[in-house]
Amino acid sequence: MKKVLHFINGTYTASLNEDEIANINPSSGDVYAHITRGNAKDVDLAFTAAKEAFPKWSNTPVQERSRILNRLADLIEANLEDLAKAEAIDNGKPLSLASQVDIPRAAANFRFFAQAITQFSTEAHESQGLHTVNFTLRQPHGVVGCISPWNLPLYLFTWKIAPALAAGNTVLAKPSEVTPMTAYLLGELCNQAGLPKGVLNILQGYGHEVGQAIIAHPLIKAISFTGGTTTGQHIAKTAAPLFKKLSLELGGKNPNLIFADCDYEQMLKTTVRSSFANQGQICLCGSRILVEASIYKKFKQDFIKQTKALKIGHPLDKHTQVGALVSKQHLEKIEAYVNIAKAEGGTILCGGKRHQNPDYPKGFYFEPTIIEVQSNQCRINQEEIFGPIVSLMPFKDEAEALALANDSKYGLSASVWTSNLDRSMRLSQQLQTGIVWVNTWLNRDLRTPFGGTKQSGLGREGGLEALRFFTEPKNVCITYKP
Ligand SMILES: NC(=O)c1ccc[n+]([C@@H]2O[C@H](COP(=O)([O-])OP(=O)(O)OC[C@H]3O[C@@H](n4cnc5c(N)ncnc54)[C@H](O)[C@@H]3O)[C@@H](O)[C@H]2O)c1
Ligand SMILES: O=C/C=C/C=C(\O)C(=O)O
Repeated sequence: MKKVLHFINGTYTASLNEDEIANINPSSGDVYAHITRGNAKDVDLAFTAAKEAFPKWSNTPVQERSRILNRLADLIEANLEDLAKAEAIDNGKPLSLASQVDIPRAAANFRFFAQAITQFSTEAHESQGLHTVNFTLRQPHGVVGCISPWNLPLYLFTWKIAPALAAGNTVLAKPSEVTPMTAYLLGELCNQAGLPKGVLNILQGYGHEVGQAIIAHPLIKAISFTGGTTTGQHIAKTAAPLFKKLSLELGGKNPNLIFADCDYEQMLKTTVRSSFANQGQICLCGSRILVEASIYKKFKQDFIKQTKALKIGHPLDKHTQVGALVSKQHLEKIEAYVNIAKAEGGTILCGGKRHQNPDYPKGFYFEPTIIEVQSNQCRINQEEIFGPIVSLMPFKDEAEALALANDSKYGLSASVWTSNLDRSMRLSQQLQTGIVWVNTWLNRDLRTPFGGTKQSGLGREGGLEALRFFTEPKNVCITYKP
């Protein structure tokens, strides 16, 4: 059976303690690989490799770093089919999604930052009349840590690694132990691309073991993390006394605000996607659907009809629109939320139960679920579920829609559906989220700041924000004799 190993100093290696974690295929429920179970000693080895690689990598001309990252993007594209299949099997997502979104985006992440670093510049401040000029150096930190979740495995893993490397850092990166496969495969491509040994080290294993050793390492200067809010709080507590720089992309409970004056067909189609794409396991999915009262009844009927028509199936079946949930534990969590909703008086409008796939009876399939709720205070509207469950409730006017949308401890994204420009501007100003989409969803330009407010995170990724995060500004002040 396949072994998923660390990639340290350019070489695949097993953990020093030889322990393993079972890697389960969510579409069949079977163990299909074994993951090496990393620990603090492996992190030390990787750190040493990264530290040794840093002086040369940080002094490699930007154009050369850029060329290597572009080669890595080319190699991801050349291996798209294999990587997409590996992602679909490891995660349970439809192969079509992995081929059209996840893997192309992983290549785009490297390509984008390969280009961005060649355009990166710093500020200068001339103190006129004082014979003084200040300019800013932006220097890489040294060794940094990148930790990513299971929902968009290679997509989010590379979204962190690419800017870290482009800026001249060396990296210890950890994918989720639930979906380690494509990160494992990336190691080989790094060697083929000519990335020097030790520049990127990929560590496998549990968060509380290998992840913990990365965040607690006193000499790792910055941590970029995407994952759950509770884990983010733990990382913040651990890293704060060590004065590490932190970027935290955490959970969401994102509202869709649907007004009667929107382009109805476009809204309906996109709302089905923003609810159930990737089985609802995207931090940006719109999980609280708020609809203006005058179109509530019609929307409810049409939305149920389109949701029921979604084809649930094996990830590798080309007709599949909804694949398997990522794990048994996650399936049980999703099921528990349906029971919580029922106990709180919610009405299950469709779905609400496991989907039995006769060919794969042990697979983790769940029906896309719509629940009508009476109050935004119910648990399914306040807690992140991160699966194929959305809630539905009406609002009477813009003020109520805004109040409901902002009534959340999370603040990642919101989607507003309206043809009224004034309203879209008013709401964009007042929604307490890091991202507002108007008449669209998950429409990404990699130059834009990406991240959340409140308990959805700290800091921003993307474009210059990411390059600033992965560099330390140093002001140089020079005076001269006139
Ligand atoms: N805001 C975003 O951009 C974004 C994107 C994707 C997912 N998410 C969030 O991620 C969550 C789902 O992912 P998950 O279940 O993999 O999250 P998680 O927090 O359990 O795990 C994320 C990563 O952190 C590691 N980890 C766990 N404990 C750790 C520790 N003590 N020290 C260091 N690393 C540790 C895990 O091994 C994994 O690699 C959801 O809450 C979702 O909203 C957020
Ligand atoms: O599940 C979370 C999705 C995160 C998406 C991004 O970080 C992105 O599109 O850059």
